[in-house]
Amino acid sequence: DDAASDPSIGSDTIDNILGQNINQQPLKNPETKFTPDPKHAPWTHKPLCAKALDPTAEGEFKKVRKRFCVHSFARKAKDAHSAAIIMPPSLAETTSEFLDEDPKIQFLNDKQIEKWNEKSRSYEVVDIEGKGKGVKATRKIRQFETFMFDQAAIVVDLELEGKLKIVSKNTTQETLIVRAVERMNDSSLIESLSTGGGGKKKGEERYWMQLMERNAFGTNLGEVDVKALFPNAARINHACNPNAFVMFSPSGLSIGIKAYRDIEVGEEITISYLMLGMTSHQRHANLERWGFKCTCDLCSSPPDILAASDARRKRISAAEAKLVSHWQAKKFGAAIRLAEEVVELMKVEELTPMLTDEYVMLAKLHLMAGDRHTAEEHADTAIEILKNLGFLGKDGYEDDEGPWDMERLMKLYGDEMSIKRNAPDEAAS
Ligand SMILES: C[S@@+](CC[C@H](N)C(=O)[O-])C[C@H]1O[C@@H](n2cnc3c(N)ncnc32)[C@H](O)[C@@H]1O
Repeated sequence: DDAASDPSIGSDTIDNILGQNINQQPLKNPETKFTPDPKHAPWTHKPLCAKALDPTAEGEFKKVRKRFCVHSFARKAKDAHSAAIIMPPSLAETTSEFLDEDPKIQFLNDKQIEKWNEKSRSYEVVDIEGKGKGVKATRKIRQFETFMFDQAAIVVDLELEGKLKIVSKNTTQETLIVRAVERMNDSSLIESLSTGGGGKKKGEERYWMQLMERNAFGTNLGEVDVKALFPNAARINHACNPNAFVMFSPSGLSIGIKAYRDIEVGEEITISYLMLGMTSHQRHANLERWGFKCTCDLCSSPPDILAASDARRKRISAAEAKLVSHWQAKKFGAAIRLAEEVVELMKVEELTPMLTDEYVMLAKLHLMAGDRHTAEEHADTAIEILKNLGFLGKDGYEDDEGPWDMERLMKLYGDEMSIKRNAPDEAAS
């Protein structure tokens, strides 16, 4: 695609601009604040580029270099923060038409938008003991309400963290992020984010990489896996049994934060940084990336209660493999009993989003066993949960394709048995 041989019209190689290792430089050098230039539209600045290659490539592929550029974007809406897309130019181009999408329109229906006004704001960022800052509810938030919106501020193509290595002189992924932040007219929003207690301090090597790691969500824009920083949502702390979750718009560039349950005034708003359903040991290991020891209600419950929760979670994941083998052996009765047990375990563990897949499974199993009536009941339960969580669109049941029923649900889930879980933030991989 964006091989080095491409003419790089309208872009600068970062080498040409940098004479030194800027990791050590303070940010906000006023000289690096360029005046937006319409000739680079839709971007505000000439894209800044670096070249990367795959060090494991063989033969002629060794020479293939891909260009990754910082594409800066100023959003039009008042109060909307600016964005930087660090991707190959052709991919960045495809995001530009969505960068100005109104996040509210992505998640609220017409009636809800009409009722929405700034007074609807339901949260504030405050200091939370032992966690740095966090977000608390300033009014009662109703179960399943979408109460917070955000737009991506920095998006980094994960190829840069995977197999590709930047080979442009004096340039690292860190450099690209620094440049991205510098070009924002509201860079303070990003600069004020936290790397956590004991995290790197400004000026330290890889400070900005750590800031991204501790604050950004892993997600995808179409086919491209990215890390995306949503600066307002980045203030929300983790809980293993959270009261809220993140939903992405179809473009991946907007998010809505939705409540799993009622949240009272003064209550801290939390999301899970992890896939749901992990045992305490897995959670502990996976949270290392964020540099804190989890003291959420679940992790700090008495040993016997924690052990019982872990046992249920182990049983739930073990059941997945067993269900597959029952299914393959056409042992539908055994599979149904197992799936019913899993449903009960998930209810105790409050793993609501995971329940939908289990009910879909039960619907399929009953269909296979020839009991259409029971299958439809389970399908209805799955649809109800999916609708409440907002996974069936803004209006729930009704849309252009008509009401949701079992047939449509089965199509959505594919004909194959899918054990794919609906964790809202596979985000925090
Ligand atoms: C995405 S930020 C959340 C907002 C952050 N507390 C702040 O002050 O901006 C992630 C960081 O918050 C802290 N954090 C998040 N959840 C926590 C929790 N349950 N307990 C302690 N610290 C937590 C950790 O330092 C983590 O690296």
